[in-house]
Amino acid sequence: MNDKQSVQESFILMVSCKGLCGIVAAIGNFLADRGCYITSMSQFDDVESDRYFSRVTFTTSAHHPASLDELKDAFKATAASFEMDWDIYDAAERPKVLLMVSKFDHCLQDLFYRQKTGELKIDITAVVSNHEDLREFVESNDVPFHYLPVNPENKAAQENKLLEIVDSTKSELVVLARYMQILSNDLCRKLSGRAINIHHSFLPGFKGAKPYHQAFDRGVKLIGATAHYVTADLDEGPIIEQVVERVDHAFMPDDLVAAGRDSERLALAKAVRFHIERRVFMNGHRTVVFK
Ligand SMILES: Nc1nc2c(c(=O)[nH]1)N[C@@H](CN(C=O)c1ccc(C(=O)N[C@@H](CCC(=O)O)C(=O)O)cc1)CN2
Repeated sequence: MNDKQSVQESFILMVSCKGLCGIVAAIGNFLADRGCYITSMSQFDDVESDRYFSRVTFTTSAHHPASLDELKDAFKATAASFEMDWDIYDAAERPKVLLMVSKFDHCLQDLFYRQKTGELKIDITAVVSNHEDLREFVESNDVPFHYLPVNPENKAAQENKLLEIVDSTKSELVVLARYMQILSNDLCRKLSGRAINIHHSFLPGFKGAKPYHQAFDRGVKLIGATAHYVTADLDEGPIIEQVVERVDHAFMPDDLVAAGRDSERLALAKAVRFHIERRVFMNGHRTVVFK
């Protein structure tokens, strides 16, 4: 019997697999047999892809203490019986996140602020930039700043240096917080599912580096921002979060840029939070997000 009062640790189980009868019972029995208490359970059955997705948060108890490794080892058999893609995470862990930026600082500063206030429970391991503009801000926050200017001749070498920094800092997530260089196909493959970009338009909409000018020319009444996983197809990655804002005829391009900053900050911060709280599943070229 799990005594909720003597809670040990909190964990998050993520599961995706072919939709089959008995999945929920199998997960429930696995946890109950170990005296674990389910604190939340979200699930989605995608009939189109015949994929089942579930996020379960649970606690262990003092009567049945279990480490993350013990739980993962024990779950292997259940997972194999349903050919699950799965993982279990310690809910108290602070994921290591590397940030990338070019010149625009609003998203970067917002992430630093949310980390500082405790809203975003991450460790910012480093900032990589192709410009020096934000070195002072980053270093004033005691975070390493890596200046990696990119041109067609040195792009591959600079991307290798980026990967070395990702590996040496044990960063599990890379966030492109208005990083304005296109990552190569090879780098996108190596960062698949762990690189999030903020695109400064409401996709599908205005792709590329200057969406606000396109929005002005088109005379839109709504603008927005899209946070998505980075893929080799520019601005086509699976969408995690979008934010929109109403505008009108009086907005000039610079007004749209200014209005768009809020949407970008919010969309990116929410997408990063959803990812590190293990709420986002890849589902083909789409995502399932348990909010
Ligand atoms: N492989 C990918 N790399 C990047 C993506 C992506 O979706 N896949 N998103 C961009 C961010 N971005 C829009 O959100 C974007 C950035 C830059 C450009 C662009 O045309 N850049 C020019 C150079 C511009 C400059 O130096 O200021 C270029 O690279 O030739 C388009 C879209 C981040 N990377």
